[in-house]
Amino acid sequence: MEPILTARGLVKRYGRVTALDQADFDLYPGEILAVIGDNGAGKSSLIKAISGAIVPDEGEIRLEGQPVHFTNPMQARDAGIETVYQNLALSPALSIADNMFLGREIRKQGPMGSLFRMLDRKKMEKIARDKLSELGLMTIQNINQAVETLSGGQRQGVAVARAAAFGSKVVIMDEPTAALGVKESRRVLELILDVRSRGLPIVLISHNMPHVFEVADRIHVHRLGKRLCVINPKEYSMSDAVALMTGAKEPPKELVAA
Ligand SMILES: Nc1ncnc2c1ncn2[C@@H]1O[C@H](COP(=O)(O)OP(=O)(O)OP(=O)(O)O)[C@@H](O)[C@H]1O
Repeated sequence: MEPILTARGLVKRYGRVTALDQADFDLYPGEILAVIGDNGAGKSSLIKAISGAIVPDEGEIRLEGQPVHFTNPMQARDAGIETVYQNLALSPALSIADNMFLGREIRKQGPMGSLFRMLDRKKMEKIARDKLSELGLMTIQNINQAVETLSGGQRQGVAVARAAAFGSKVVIMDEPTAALGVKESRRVLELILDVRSRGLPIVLISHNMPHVFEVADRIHVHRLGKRLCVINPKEYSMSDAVALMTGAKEPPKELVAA
């Protein structure tokens, strides 16, 4: 099976700091790939490079085998890569439906839309409702409810539903459970599994080892700006993973990607 998204030799420098130092990355169709690493290891920089938020100084990114050169997040979104950022990037005062379509509003057909830029609210609300119910999020009663009235977990649900609705190829989630309570985290983990069951591969960046070990198919361990190794969570323990991440333990040779 060919990877859907790959990166080879990514380098990103910030002055004298090398955030990415020849980093490689592979995501396979239909999998949940967790990316773990110590603070400052370069996880966010890696994710930003593949989601168009930063432009790497060197290296190559391929989506479905074709080289891509994203210079902003919209280009990555247009190519089918959706990212749920840690800070969510939802607009609290706007409704659920408006948030789902933020930056890609549907206009009315004909001159009302093209000339007067009128939004097709009915259509957007219907799609938003359908997407939320597909993911079992219909406990949210009113699609016109402002996002600020939702709980943290429900907000995360809206962000995940948005990514799943529009991410046609890859969904990236940066610490989706970091700010959530136990019950809400559980719901978001279920959502992640739902998204995978719909065939979309997911990149999950998380410091939460129990969450990572619960849902990941493979774990990419990032250290000192590069991929150290990829481990199978069924063959390694959480303490092994932490030891690899922090440098307390070196990976077996066969695990170090060529
Ligand atoms: N915009 C920036 N300007 C300067 N240095 C930066 C910038 N972004 C990241 N860095 C540095 O690059 C290195 C890697 O940072 P990055 O945020 O990618 O790591 P991380 O693994 O995501 O860390 P954390 O788990 O703490 O979020 C760090 O030393 C960080 O200080």
